[in-house]
Amino acid sequence: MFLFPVCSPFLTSPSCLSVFPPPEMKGKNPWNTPTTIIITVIGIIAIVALVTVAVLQNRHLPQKYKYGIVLDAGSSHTSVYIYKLCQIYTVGISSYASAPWKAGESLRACMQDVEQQVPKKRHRQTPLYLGATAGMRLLKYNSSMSDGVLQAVEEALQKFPFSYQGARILSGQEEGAFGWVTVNYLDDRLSQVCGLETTGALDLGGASTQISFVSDKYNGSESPSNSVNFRLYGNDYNLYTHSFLCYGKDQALLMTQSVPEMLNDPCFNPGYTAIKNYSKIYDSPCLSGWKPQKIPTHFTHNGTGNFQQCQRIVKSIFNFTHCKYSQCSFNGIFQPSLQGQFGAFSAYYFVMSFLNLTDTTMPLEAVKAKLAHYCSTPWNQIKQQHPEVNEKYLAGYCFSGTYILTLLMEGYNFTSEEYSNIKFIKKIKDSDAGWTLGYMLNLTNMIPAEAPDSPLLPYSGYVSLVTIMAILLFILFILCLCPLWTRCSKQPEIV
Ligand SMILES: O=P(O)(O)OP(=O)(O)OP(=O)(O)OC[C@H]1O[C@@H](n2cnc3c(O)ncnc32)[C@H](O)[C@@H]1O
Repeated sequence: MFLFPVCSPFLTSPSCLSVFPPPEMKGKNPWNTPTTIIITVIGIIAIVALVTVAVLQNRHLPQKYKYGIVLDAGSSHTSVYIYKLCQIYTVGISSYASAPWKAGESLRACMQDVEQQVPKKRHRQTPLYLGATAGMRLLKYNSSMSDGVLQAVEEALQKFPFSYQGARILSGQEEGAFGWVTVNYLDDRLSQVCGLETTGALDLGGASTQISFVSDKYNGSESPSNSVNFRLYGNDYNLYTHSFLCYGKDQALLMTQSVPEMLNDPCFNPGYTAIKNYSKIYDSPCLSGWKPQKIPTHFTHNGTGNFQQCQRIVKSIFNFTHCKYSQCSFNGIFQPSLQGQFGAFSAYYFVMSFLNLTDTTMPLEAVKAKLAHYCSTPWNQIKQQHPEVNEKYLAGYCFSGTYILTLLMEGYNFTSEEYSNIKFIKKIKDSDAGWTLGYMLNLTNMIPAEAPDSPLLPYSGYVSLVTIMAILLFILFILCLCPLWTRCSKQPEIV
């Protein structure tokens, strides 16, 4: 009669029995029995499998799209964004209204470049969008012209090997809202469980300007046309947004120049002089109805460089006289009280960074004094100091700086204290601030409405836990075999 050793509860009795060596096996190593070897191998495979699953299961899945292309067809130029940034300048597509086929042509060279930059094997899965902004919105006043340009652009883009998703004119509201999404997405403000306070977005283009922010005092009931609702990562946002068509810096400049006596222009440096075409000014839909009966074909534009006078003229293009709401910004447009921090990008940044005025902790009076000094600097001196800067931009910085300060302080009602809540930004984490990224994130559903089920543990914690469990399992397994091995290696008692 044999005395059987007590079996570990982790082993079921049949397998337990089978690992006990018969008495004649006395002196033999029990690890060498086929059953023991099989169980050991299975145990090791199970542990390896457990750890492998842990490593693979909880890893972030690769994104569906590796690349996405958005063409920002603005009033002043077109930019191509390949996810982050690849910018190639052409003229704004709206300037091809009289020869639409040229609009398609204008994109060809830059799109060929894009083709080189996106790996070939990714071409077919790469979505391609074209969004046109204020230049085309203005052209829409004559809809057949804007349709012709869009059609030409579509035909050109469809010839490329990407997944073409369409060309359309964004509404001002979309431009503002997607700019806000971009800024807050790049700043990681949307994916936070409790919803961090968001940053407002200020965008200054060539033909329009947008202001977008969340205000506790605005729920969309007053002036619903300024309200955009988002549900992002499980948080609800009620965004106030407004786009002022014609208040981009190029169109605003035309509006100040429409006044005939503006031939001597305080918004341009003293000594600046140029012969300009009046029709170029009055061709703009922003000045339709302003055209005097009799105007000369050309005028001589002389700079006189006086900031205070320039400020007065700039202010005259804003209408502050009527407001049917509880409060307005300008031109009778509702605006709730400003709230939180603001990111100001596009021309806000180009201009303020050139003027060395991006530091908003500088007292506003000091900012104005610096700008006044710039405006009064003779044109020749300005050109000498900045030979590398495009003259078209260089000549406009006095006007643009004055326009920016007037728009912010008088138009949007930023107080001197609130001015320091504005940050002039070009990029956030290497991506350009602007509407394009927000537009693509929205169209590719890359920002979920609901917060993804968050894992209980971070990835590294999860892997460590599974590894520890595997090791414990292995130790238990050994412990289970140990008594068996010890007893089996003893001489069995014969009763
Ligand atoms: O949104 P819309 O109004 O259609 O305009 P856009 O898309 O063409 O506008 P951008 O943000 O590209 O540019 C804004 C303005 O800044 C101007 N701009 C670009 N680079 C600049 C620079 O280095 N210095 C000064 N101005 C610049 C440009 O001519 C426009 O008038």
